[in-house]
Amino acid sequence: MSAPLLELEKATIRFGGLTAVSELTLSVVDNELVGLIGPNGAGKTTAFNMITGVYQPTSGEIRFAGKNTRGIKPNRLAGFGIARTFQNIRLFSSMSVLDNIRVAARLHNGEGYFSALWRGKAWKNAEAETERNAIELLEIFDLAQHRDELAVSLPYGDQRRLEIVRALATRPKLLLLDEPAAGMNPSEKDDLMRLIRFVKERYNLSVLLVEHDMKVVMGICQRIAVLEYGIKIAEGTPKEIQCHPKVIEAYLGAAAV
Ligand SMILES: Nc1ncnc2c1ncn2[C@@H]1O[C@H](COP(=O)(O)OP(=O)(O)OP(=O)(O)O)[C@@H](O)[C@H]1O
Repeated sequence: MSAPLLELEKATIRFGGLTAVSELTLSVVDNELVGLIGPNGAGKTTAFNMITGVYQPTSGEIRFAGKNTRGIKPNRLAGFGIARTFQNIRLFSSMSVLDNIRVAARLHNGEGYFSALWRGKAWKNAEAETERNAIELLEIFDLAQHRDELAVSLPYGDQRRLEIVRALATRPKLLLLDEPAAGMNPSEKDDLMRLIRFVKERYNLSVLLVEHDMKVVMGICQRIAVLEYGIKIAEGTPKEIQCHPKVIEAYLGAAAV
């Protein structure tokens, strides 16, 4: 097995008296798709917020590509290759679909004010590359025909997929997906599963997926970690997780047996 791209070692975060994530040890290797599941309030989004630098762990360590991320700001971590989507859609609603992607890619490229003003050859090359990349992603996600429409005018499922496209436009190594199937209908969910698998291979991504839909999680994850009250209670393959007594008791319920 290759060295982990992402490693959490006893990562803990406390908010006042509440330990939202407690001594979480978890790793994701190159090109691996790992699920992070658990009941509401278990600490999944908080774990994402620690990985992306939004929160600093109270104790423990998080490493990305072997480097301790402590104290590194979210925008710099994004530059190192960590991208995420959010539980609640956060598109620029008054921008077109294509502009949403362009903005994300430009921020990632670190385009400065003067280079944008000057618009030299390097700027033009980077711009053309951004455009090609954005259009390829829109085609993969079947959104190319909507490229000039306002993001807000897209149906809900398309907006969710656009969020993933926007994250991918930053050319990440690690993609964190926070409930990407929320609110999707069954055929959109099937499509989403196919797309996540496809882009993982196409761009050689590692993916950490938070998702409540068990069909999606069990269908695409290679490995799954389960949180309850901030504590990892189980980790294993989808098959192992489905029949893990602690997981059934805490989360999946009798229906899963
Ligand atoms: N900034 C904060 N300040 C105080 N408490 C917080 C903060 N962020 C999260 N929490 C608390 O940490 C716990 C874990 O929340 P978190 O949102 O990570 O859960 P989750 O597993 O993502 O839940 P869900 O599935 O409902 O999204 C909750 O009790 C939450 O209220």
